[in-house]
Amino acid sequence: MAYQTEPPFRHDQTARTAILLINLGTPAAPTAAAVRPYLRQFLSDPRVIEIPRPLWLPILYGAILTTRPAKSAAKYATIWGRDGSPLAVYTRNQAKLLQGYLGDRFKQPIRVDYAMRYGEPNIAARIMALKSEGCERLLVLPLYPQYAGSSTGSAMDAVYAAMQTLRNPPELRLIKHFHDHPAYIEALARRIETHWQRNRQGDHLLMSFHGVPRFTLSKGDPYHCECHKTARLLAERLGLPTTRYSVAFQSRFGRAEWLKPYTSAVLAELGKQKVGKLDVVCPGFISDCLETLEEIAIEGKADFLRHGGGDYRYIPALNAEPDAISALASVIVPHLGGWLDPNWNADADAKLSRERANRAKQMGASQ
Ligand SMILES: C=CC1=C(C)c2cc3[nH]c(cc4nc(cc5[nH]c(cc1n2)c(C)c5CCC(=O)O)C(CCC(=O)O)=C4C)c(C)c3C=C
Ligand SMILES: [Fe+2]
Ligand SMILES: [Fe+2]
Repeated sequence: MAYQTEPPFRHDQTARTAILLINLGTPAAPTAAAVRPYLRQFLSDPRVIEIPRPLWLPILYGAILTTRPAKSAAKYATIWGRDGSPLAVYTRNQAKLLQGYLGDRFKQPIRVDYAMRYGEPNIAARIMALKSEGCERLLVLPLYPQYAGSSTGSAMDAVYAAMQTLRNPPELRLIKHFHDHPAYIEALARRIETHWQRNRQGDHLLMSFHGVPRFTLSKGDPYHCECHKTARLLAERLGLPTTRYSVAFQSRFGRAEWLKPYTSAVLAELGKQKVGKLDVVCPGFISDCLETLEEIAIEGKADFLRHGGGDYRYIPALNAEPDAISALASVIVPHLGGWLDPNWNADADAKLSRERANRAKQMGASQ
């Protein structure tokens, strides 16, 4: 194994702590040409598709990569913003705002960056860049509140793979999930309450989570349970009885059974029941993306109305709102224990760095 050539370790530099946010990734443009390599990388991941490669790759390179890129690109085109894909824009802004929030709070070197599991910015490249900036400690936060092997597990794999190539890897900490973190539940609850204040509370609240194949649950993936725990805590916080909300799973891919009930089936059922005002929230998505803005806000609305439903109101994700940033900070900070010196003093640190640099220079000169 060839290890990376790294910048020489600098003894005159203060060791910095880095926080790396990781999200799924998104195509570079809403075109078939840009969606194809994104889907190829995504759907080649054995954490995402667990079918043995000799069976799966002919299907992927045959039916899927010849037809899906154009269909998905047309969907991306309906949600694409001036600055690009919403997922990319929100993730970039979250990192920027967290940098300000944590930097102000700790008054010591702390660096917040982000990377994408598929596409750019690449996880290994960002870890290498952080190392080059002198980051000797790395805390990774995959931006998925509920752990699934196919999302968080895969992001962790990519981090471990990057660490394995480093000669002098940073200290590493990983946040596995925050599905029941009080700050995350509170931020979601406030998002919903703000919507209720503006639009009056609906007759029913649908909480829709991204689905995963059903067999992963029997094989021990905690995702299904974590989604239900988030839903229960959120409903308790909002004071909703079980008759006033539903939990469902969206974005089914392929023909195998996925977690049930399917969001499309629940929307049809609620439509048939003639629900007048339906509020819909996607608590598993920190940022709005194709799966919320197109599948839920556009397609889901059409499904509900077609089956006789009344008013359909999609509640946006936490995105880069102030409540979201402080909630993410509350998830992050306890994991920094022992890394940030509570008595850290910028002036003393600068003096120490200067002294170290002088000493290194003198030693160099005397050799
Ligand atoms: C909760 C997080 C997610 C899990 C778990 C997850 C599992 C999963 N996804 C697919 C297939 C696709 N997902 C796609 C888009 C997509 N998925 C998530 C999150 C999770 N996926 C997000 C945030 C997005 C949106 C990305 C964006 O650019 O906005 C897509 C691509 C779009 C399309 O062609 O439909 C696919 C494909 C599988 C198979 C899976 C678990 C096995
Ligand atoms: Fe997905
Ligand atoms: Fe989808």
